[in-house]
Amino acid sequence: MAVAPPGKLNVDEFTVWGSRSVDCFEKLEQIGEGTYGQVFMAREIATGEIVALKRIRMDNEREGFPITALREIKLLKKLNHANVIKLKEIVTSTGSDDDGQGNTDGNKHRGSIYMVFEYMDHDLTGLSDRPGMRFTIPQIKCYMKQLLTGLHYCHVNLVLHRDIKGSNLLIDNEGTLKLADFGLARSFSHDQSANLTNRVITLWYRPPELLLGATKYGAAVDMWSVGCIFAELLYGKPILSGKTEPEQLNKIYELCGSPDEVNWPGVSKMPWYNQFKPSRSMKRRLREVFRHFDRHALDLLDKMLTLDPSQRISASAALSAEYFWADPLPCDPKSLPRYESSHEFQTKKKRQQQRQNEEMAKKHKMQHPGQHTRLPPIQDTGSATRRWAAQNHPINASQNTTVVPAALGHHHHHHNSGPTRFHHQVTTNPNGGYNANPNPNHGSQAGAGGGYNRGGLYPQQGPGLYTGNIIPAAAPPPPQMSHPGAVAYPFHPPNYPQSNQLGPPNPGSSRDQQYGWPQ
Ligand SMILES: Nc1ncnc2c1ncn2[C@@H]1O[C@H](COP(=O)(O)OP(=O)(O)OP(=O)(O)O)[C@@H](O)[C@H]1O
Repeated sequence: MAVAPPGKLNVDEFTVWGSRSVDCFEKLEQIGEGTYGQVFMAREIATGEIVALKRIRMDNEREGFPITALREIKLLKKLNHANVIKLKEIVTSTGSDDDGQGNTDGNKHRGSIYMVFEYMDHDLTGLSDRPGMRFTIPQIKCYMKQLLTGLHYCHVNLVLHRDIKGSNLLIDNEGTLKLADFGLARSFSHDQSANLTNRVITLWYRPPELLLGATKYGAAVDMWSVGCIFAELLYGKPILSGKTEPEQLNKIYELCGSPDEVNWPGVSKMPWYNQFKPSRSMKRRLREVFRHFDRHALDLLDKMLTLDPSQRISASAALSAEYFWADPLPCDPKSLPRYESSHEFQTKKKRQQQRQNEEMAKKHKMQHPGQHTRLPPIQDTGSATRRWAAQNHPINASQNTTVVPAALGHHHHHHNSGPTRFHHQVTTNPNGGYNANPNPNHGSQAGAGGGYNRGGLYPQQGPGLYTGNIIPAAAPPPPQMSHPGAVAYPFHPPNYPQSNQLGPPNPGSSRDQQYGWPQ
């Protein structure tokens, strides 16, 4: 460490976290709305550096500083890897906060705490929701490789992420992908002796063991989510989009087969197995449904979406999968096209605006059938700060307008990755790897059909300290499969245009429903 001249201590090295005010930053625009509060793009006034400010919501003063934020800060301070978001600093405000557009939040005299992160141009959901966006195969491989590398690093450092989903995978214009949002993350031990809550991971990405009530689990929970993301990247839209926990399990069974003692030894002892036992066994259809996927991709996906967590592939084994070593190879992140910034929050807003416009146009047409029906486009005047951001953003205005979707012929075959296989960039605790058996059990069972036993509502929370009304008192009865053999997974080419989905629901898992110490 360089020694600063007397009286001129190096501020970067000696700043005490939390000692600086948020006034050191100018908020430019809101880029995210999370359970914690808002996320803003901001500029550090002294240096001009662009950062992301995540405001920690302190709605319930009596409960003090949110435990999820404490966990996120503690874990992120410990993690240091190119594929994990970097927490730079914590800053505070003493009065009511404005949102960068001059609106204050009525948080008078309470003050706020902000986490300062390196700024990332996109999240994966925002990026893939861009109209006409299609990822190339080398691009998908590149993102998957980085996702697995970051996750492998977390797992060897005994950190479970527990909320892997597109909006938590941030991507910058250098093509680097980083894992973000460690608000549900926690440390774990290999012996899986601790009781953990099973109300984690956004429903669409939640593995069967959590849906069946497991409270002892490990890194395999994150790998299921990675499998869902992988399939989503190849398929073009989410593959398991249940609205309730029972429906989610049913969708998993329809695709991956129903669990039994053959394909998942011990499953019948899972806390909620009996409530959700399908009345007839269902056979695994993953290879049939996604038969048009590339052979190596399908092999890897099969191993990720393995029902039995002890047989599910680990991040390190996945990185060695043939998929990443077969042509076309993963591209170099730096060779990826640069896109105008896209966060899920903004793409959602744009879609809402577009829908409103369409509704207005429809109404207008009905009211004035004879008239010219085209309405003038709604002007997006943008705030002064947004204009500033556009002009001063690392990618200048002209680049901003030349969005080059990968589909327009940019195939980045990167053939010089050398003879050696990928080296996982693990910088600490290198001996902390965990076992995983990459051999999936395909779990096929004779006969079609299924559906849940009609036997009651989703079970109450297992051990864990969520004392609030996590589970709706009157959850809808589990859906019956009306056409068990005819689950529609029409094949679409990679990156089938996104539907108008507004993102996955997160019943039961999210921090808005936490009332205690999540385990
Ligand atoms: N460092 C960053 N750079 C750019 N955008 C970011 C950054 N961190 C977060 N965002 C944006 O803000 C969104 C919400 O952030 P984050 O997930 O950390 O908040 P949260 O309150 O935990 O949200 P959730 O309730 O959805 O889990 C992200 O999806 C992303 O679009």
